[in-house]
Amino acid sequence: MTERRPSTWRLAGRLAWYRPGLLLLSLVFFVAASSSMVLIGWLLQQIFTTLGGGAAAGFDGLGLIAVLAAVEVTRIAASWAGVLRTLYWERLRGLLRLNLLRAQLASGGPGAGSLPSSTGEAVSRFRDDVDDFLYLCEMTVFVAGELLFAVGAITIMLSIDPLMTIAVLLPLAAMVFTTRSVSNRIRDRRVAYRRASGAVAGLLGEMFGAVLAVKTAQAGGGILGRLAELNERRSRAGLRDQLATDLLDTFNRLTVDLSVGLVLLLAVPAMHSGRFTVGDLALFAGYAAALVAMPRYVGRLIAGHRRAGVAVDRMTALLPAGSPAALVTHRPLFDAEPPPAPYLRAPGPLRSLQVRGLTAVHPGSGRGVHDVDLTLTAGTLTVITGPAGAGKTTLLRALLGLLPGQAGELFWNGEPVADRAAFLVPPRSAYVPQVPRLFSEPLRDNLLLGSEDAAGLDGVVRSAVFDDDLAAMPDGLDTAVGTRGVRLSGGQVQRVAIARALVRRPDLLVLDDVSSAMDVHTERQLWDRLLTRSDRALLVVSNRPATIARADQVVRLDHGRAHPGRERLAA
Ligand SMILES: Nc1ncnc2c1ncn2[C@@H]1O[C@H](COP(=O)(O)OP(=O)(O)OP(=O)(O)O)[C@@H](O)[C@H]1O
Repeated sequence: MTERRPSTWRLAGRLAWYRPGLLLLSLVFFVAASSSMVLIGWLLQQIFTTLGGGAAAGFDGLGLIAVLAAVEVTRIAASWAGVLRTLYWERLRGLLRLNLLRAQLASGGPGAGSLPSSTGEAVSRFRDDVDDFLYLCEMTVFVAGELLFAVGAITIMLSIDPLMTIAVLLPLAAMVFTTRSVSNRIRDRRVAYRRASGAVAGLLGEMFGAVLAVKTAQAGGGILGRLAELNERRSRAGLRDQLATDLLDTFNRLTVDLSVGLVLLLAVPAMHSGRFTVGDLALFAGYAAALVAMPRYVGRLIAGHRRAGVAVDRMTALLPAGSPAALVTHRPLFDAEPPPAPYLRAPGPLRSLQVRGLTAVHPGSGRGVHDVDLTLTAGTLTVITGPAGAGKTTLLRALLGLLPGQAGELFWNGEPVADRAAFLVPPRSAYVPQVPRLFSEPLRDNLLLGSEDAAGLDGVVRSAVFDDDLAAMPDGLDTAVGTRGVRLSGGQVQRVAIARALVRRPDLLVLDDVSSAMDVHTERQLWDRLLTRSDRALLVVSNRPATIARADQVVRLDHGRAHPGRERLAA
């Protein structure tokens, strides 16, 4: 049985309590603004009573007007306290996004298949669903202030004329009832709209990521057609979503007019009979004008609650291992301590790295690697080989902690490693994936990636067999590599990525099939230069005979199981 998720209200309450001080201050300002409205209505009544020759409560006409002006100024000042609210909401927004991001990082991110859909679609969840959920918190605090005003105003109105008060309130009650009954439809339309928006964002992201594939397959027309189709669906869904909210708003406005009309109708005979004064009418008109907005606010709150429920479900899908409560877990937005220095060298240079019983299975497919044992020694080359889909990449990523593994232990020089992802980083380890990505920045920045250690660049460029290429580039290290490195050949991108890894001077260099786009001569040079150091272990995925021939150890993977052995040639 699936666990029931905490209610949307509960989650919103937990989130709102993230900064209790700021929340209470916001509430104080809302209450100040709304109670000043009650005061303004009462002052209006007193002014009109005085003007009509009646006795007012202790002030003359001018005195009352001065008090009214003062209260109005206070009210305006209170509403300017919005700056404070912005501070508060930005913190809540930050916390939600931080929790989503942490969950994604912990589960291995998109590479581990932890997204429910495309990355573009996930970005829309980070942006729009976070805002939908925050809207509920914001609306709740706002409506709480308005409700306080309503209670004060209704109490005063009831003490003046109960019948007239009911005439004001009845249509408003009808509004709340109607809003409640259509709220399910509002939720469904919001779900449909978010889904349609996500599909457009997702396709756009994938289109940009696969521009070359689209061009070479001459599939531009087809893709654009699909985009137009999804866009059309989104605009229809958006229209329906907006229409539902707007119709409700219009109905609410009409009800408000009805309410004011009723008061006027009832006021005429009451004033004739003398039990209702001009001052009373001013008070009722003032309060009714403010009260009529109430049901609209309550309506928006109810609709907002529906939308927030959808947002919670969509955000929860980004928490592969977490419950919705993890969305609103309180934690500091900024780490108190600076992150540990990445270039810390401990606990001693690599002599050996042992992997015992490593098991990592992709939840989506049930495929992966099972019970793999491996020992890497400094100064040696270990090659992982095996057919497509055997689990080679999965093994590397699980070993480095980039995928959540189900079992397995790691020992660095015999010492157990508790947190692989945190431990196997430069300068202990560097990883070059199967399809390395470069930034649209000059070569130098791509190599350094923020490191200030530029002294050894010539050496690493040579080790990665990129020295001749670089010498042929008129701008040298200042060469712009184009968007994601498109101005370089596939083999050049691979070698730049290797050089980038070497800049970090890793003890363990992990390369996933990085010689696939190199000619035999370049590949041989690469191993010649990389294998000169006795203090570095190389772990390489490859099926190339030239690479396997250089290996000190070959591990053949088949259906996720390792078969160690010294193989000179790939099968
Ligand atoms: N994110 C994922 N979600 C679900 N299944 C996955 C995921 N990534 C890989 N797999 C599956 O796990 C198995 C191992 O994949 P892996 O990429 O490790 O194979 P490989 O040996 O590196 O293949 P290749 O030589 O083609 O790169 C495959 O069957 C693949 O379909």
